[in-house]
Amino acid sequence: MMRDTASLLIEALPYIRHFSGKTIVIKYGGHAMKDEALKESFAKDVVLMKYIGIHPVVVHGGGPQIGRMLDRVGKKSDFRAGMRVTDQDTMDVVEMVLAGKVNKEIVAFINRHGGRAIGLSGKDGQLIEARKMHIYRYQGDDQPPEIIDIGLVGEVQRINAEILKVLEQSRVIPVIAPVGVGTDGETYNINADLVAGKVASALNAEKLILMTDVPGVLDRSGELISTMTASEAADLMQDETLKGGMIPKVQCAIDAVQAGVHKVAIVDGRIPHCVLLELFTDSGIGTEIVGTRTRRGGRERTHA
Ligand SMILES: Nc1ncnc2c1ncn2[C@@H]1O[C@H](COP(=O)(O)OP(=O)(O)O)[C@@H](O)[C@H]1O
Ligand SMILES: CC(=O)N[C@@H](CCC(=O)OP(=O)(O)O)C(=O)O
Repeated sequence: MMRDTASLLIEALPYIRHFSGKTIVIKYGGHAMKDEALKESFAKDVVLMKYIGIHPVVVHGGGPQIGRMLDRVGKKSDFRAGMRVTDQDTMDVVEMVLAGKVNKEIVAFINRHGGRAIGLSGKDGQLIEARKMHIYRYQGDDQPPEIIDIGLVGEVQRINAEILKVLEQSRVIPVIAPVGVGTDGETYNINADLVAGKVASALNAEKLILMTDVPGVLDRSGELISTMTASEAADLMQDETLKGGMIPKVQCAIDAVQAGVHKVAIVDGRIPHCVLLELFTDSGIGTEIVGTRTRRGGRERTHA
């Protein structure tokens, strides 16, 4: 049923009060940047949040955009456990696409809709210190795990959040590209969900919203899981209900909740205004991951 504006506003007011003065980190995924109308609704959501006293911090992806540019230069995309295998040539393309094209496009969109966004990569202000990531493949109880080299893929070692804390007190909305810097100045390609999780933890964010291209986390029969605890999420990783890009996404949600982020939501970025719908409605949208379940079964949320 179509909701009228007044009833939506009445429902939103306690949430607006609750989130005011708090930090919300939003991971804006490459798939959710598909068309102009979606980009516009995202830009309006973050501008409105800042306007009413919430501190949005945007971390963006750009996997599909990187893939298209690699195609154009004749390079194949190859993923292991949701991570793009990244040699030096791929890294050059990743940095150009993420820190150059995608970052500036989002900044321009937000500013065109009345915001004051500033784009940063992990190199700006040494924001994201990274080191090489290794992934391991289980080979049976009696064998050591196989180490798989995925090149210049990084994991976050430290977020230097001072610059973000300064920006929180201003009109500025930070927009972060997930490119990290190593101790010797190496450039690392980092999964955007992982960066968003670490940024949310470093800022003690009230909520982390991960936008994606599915309704949320789906169970084995394809049904949406509307709420789960971090330990239930860990079980889904174990029993392989989660595959591909959903693995780092849920891992980052678990890590963030364990590091003190109050709630993490995985939402459908193809729905216009999904950020506001998640924040300001009783039912929310997508899958919410919490430390402990507050109410049995339902997705009802408390304001505290
Ligand atoms: N159990 C699951 N529930 C939902 N999506 C899943 C699940 N397992 C794997 N996926 C896949 O994870 C994808 C989301 O991860 P990813 O492609 O990295 O998203 P994004 O680029 O939006 O961050 C979905 O499109 C879906 O194909
Ligand atoms: C290591 C790794 O896989 N990095 C990602 C970074 C971009 C990203 O995460 O983009 P989405 O959120 O849109 O998928 C990549 O190269 O695609």
